[in-house]
Amino acid sequence: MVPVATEDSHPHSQGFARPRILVPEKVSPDGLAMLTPHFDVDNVVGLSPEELIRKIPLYDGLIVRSETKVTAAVLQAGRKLKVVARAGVGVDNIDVGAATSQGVIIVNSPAGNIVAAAEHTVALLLATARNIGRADGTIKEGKWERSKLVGIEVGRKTLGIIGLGKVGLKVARMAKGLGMKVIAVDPYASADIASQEGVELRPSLDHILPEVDFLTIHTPLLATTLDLLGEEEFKKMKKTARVLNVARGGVYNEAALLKALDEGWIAGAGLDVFTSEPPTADSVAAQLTKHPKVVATPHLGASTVEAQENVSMDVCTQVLEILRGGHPTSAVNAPIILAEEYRKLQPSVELVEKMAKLYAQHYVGGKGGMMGGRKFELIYHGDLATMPNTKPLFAALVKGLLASFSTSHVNIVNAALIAKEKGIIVSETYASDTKNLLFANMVTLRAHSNGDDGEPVTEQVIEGYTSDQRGFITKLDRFNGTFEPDGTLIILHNYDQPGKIGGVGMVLGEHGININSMQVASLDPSRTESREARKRGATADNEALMILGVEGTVNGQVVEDLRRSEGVLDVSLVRL
Ligand SMILES: NC(=O)c1ccc[n+]([C@@H]2O[C@H](COP(=O)([O-])OP(=O)(O)OC[C@H]3O[C@@H](n4cnc5c(N)ncnc54)[C@H](O)[C@@H]3O)[C@@H](O)[C@H]2O)c1
Ligand SMILES: O=C(O)[C@H](O)COP(=O)(O)O
Repeated sequence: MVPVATEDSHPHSQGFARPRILVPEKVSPDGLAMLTPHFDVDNVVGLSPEELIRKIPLYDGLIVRSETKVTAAVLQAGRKLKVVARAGVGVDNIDVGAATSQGVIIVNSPAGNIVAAAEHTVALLLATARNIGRADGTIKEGKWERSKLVGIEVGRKTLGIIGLGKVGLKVARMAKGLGMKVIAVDPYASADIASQEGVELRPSLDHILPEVDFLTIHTPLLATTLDLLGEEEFKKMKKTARVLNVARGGVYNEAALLKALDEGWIAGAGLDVFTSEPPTADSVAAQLTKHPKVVATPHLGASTVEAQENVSMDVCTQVLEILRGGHPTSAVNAPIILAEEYRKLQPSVELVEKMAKLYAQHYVGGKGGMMGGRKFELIYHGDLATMPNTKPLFAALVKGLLASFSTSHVNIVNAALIAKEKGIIVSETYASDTKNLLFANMVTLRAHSNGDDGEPVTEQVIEGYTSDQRGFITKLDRFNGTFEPDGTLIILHNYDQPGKIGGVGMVLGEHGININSMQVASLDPSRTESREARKRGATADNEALMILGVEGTVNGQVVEDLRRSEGVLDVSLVRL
């Protein structure tokens, strides 16, 4: 146990120069032992948020797990902080934005506890299959209730995995070892890797929910995964199905999960994570932990000797590096662009990131498509084609494509590695068409997928440019029209006919949504009208895109109501 220091007694109060590191949670001593020869390490567990804010001004480094909330207030109080290290994967307990604006580097251990989390998932899978929780509880109460505890076998049963990333893939392998059939949903997963693991990738939740005997989720907690499963989804499952959560509380809507268990829509749940940890007394999370159909553990997914040694060694190595002026290996918020290139490249970096986010939400998320296996081409025109270093643009593309699906923190150091991990193939082309360019800094993003004959097919094109530090989109697939990729956009593929705008405005008005910008993009004359438009008798000259910048809450019902509007072919919601 590292001795606890207090402000007045610590040798530092006499002005020693040794940097100080605060460790307010249980972190394996193996890693800390690397630091104590060089720094003063104070392992002080159980600090309240107020005590942490009082102590942090003395420290150069902070090492946490998931319990410590590293808020903007903590960071502002930590005037000397150079690094906050997360001894684990998830950084949702850290205000990364505040740290970045304060120049504090955040590092984590992206892979140190993956095996532990996967094994804990399988432990909960078997525990829910064989009623281990209730069996242990009743026998400890002196009961012997075998007939009430008959379980099911997992062999030949179907496991559904939402999120086939590092943990999800490990769980798939273990489940295959148990003789299970494994199906998965992950817009990002590489189809090749999935098939190598004997996992069947499906396009959406609806394609797995009615079929699974067990469902496990291994996604980060993001705006796109919060409440990913609610009452509607649970009602689509078998009444004998069990659900597991060793990812983050909140990906299953907890109130809906409680109702599903009470109503018998599903048979059980194995839960390791909750929206409040520890669950507050009156919370739904607390009711779930007490539910007879639930096997619950207190966020133990990474709590093994081996995993804690891994993550501790991983982050302490990085803390040592950073406090010695070196570079970390897993920086969560390292810059995507180096200071000296900032002014010249930043507008284009922002534009490319937004083009990528627009692509991911308009062409993948919005249509339940698959991202894995697509090939992307970034074409630089004008001044960009003469830039000595376009790495920040490549990194911005990868970051934008991933933003809606993962907490992987992309920067110029790790962009190529993360792209490879996610099966994102990117080629960069430097166009020489400087002569007839309308704008100095133009970028074209092309997405290709393999046609039936195996030849690459250009599926989608997005084009944009920057001017006066602002970015503009000028082409979205087959349509030409200029708009700024900012805020919340509703993109309607429609027939450009009288009354169209009024009809859309009425639907949005009924939902209390304000339109603050509108752009109509017309079909590029060089392109043919879409198949669905031809089927409905449209001609090229009346097929259009309406791009609306809106304010207000745009939920699934709004999108559905717009989709049902006369003359609307499709609708996508994009948040940039
Ligand atoms: N309980 C624990 O102690 C514990 C331990 C380790 C990790 N975790 C948590 O597990 C989660 C997964 O960790 P990881 O390292 O495997 O992350 P990862 O980034 O490697 O994988 C996440 C996967 O989810 C996919 N995904 C994102 N949004 C999706 C959606 N809407 N539908 C389907 N798939 C989607 C991504 O494409 C990605 O493949 C993280 O939240 C992490 O914090 C918990
Ligand atoms: O995101 C993670 O790494 C896990 O949730 C582990 O969290 P812990 O370090 O608090 O066990």
